[in-house]
Amino acid sequence: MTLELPAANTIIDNADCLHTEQEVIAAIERMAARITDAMSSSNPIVYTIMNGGLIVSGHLLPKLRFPLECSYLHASRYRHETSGGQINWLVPPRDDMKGRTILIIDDILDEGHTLAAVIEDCLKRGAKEVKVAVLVDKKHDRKAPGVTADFVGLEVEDRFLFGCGMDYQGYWRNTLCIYAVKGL
Ligand SMILES: O=P(O)(O)OC[C@H]1O[C@H](OP(=O)(O)OP(=O)(O)O)[C@H](O)[C@@H]1O
Ligand code: HPA
Repeated sequence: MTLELPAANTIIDNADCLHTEQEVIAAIERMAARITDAMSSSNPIVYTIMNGGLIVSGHLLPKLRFPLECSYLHASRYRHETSGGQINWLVPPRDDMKGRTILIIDDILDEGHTLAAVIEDCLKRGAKEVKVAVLVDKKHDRKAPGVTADFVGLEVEDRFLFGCGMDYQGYWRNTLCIYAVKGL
């Protein structure tokens, strides 16, 4: 979906900044330290969930100073809506996961259906264990049962967010600040 420039600019001009660039960078640094403590001897395959995980991974991966392999998958269920639907596996995982530790990186744990499906898929493919790192955990009581993240950067209120990988109507993934859409 392509917006006219004034409409795309209005989104960010009217949005509320919930976390500044400095806060996001500090959160990613804390996550990196915790992941390094817990996983530096696990020789993991680190999967970025596209598209949302792109910015978090770009900042987090260089701070993980231990041996790992990088990969990506694309599972999507929001398209350009503000509520999620069926999961679309646009790019499934391609690596041999048998007996491996997997670390999933994503921008947001919202209702958790995306992560539930990704974790289940990794385990079906033979992964030994699956750990999850998300920049944002949205606080509400609509989570899929049993879905939690092992490493969380920030807990954020129950509003529709964008920035740092998260999009609103396909736009504004390309900021480090985390915003909430005006009125949502
Ligand atoms: O916890 P959930 O409620 O399942 O939502 C979280 C997922 O939703 C977003 O992806 P989206 O479906 O928007 O795909 P995209 O990143 O390709 O836009 C986000 O990047 C997470 O992967
Ligand atoms: O709040 C959100 N913003 C953007 N993408 C999302 N995917 C799940 N929740 C969100």
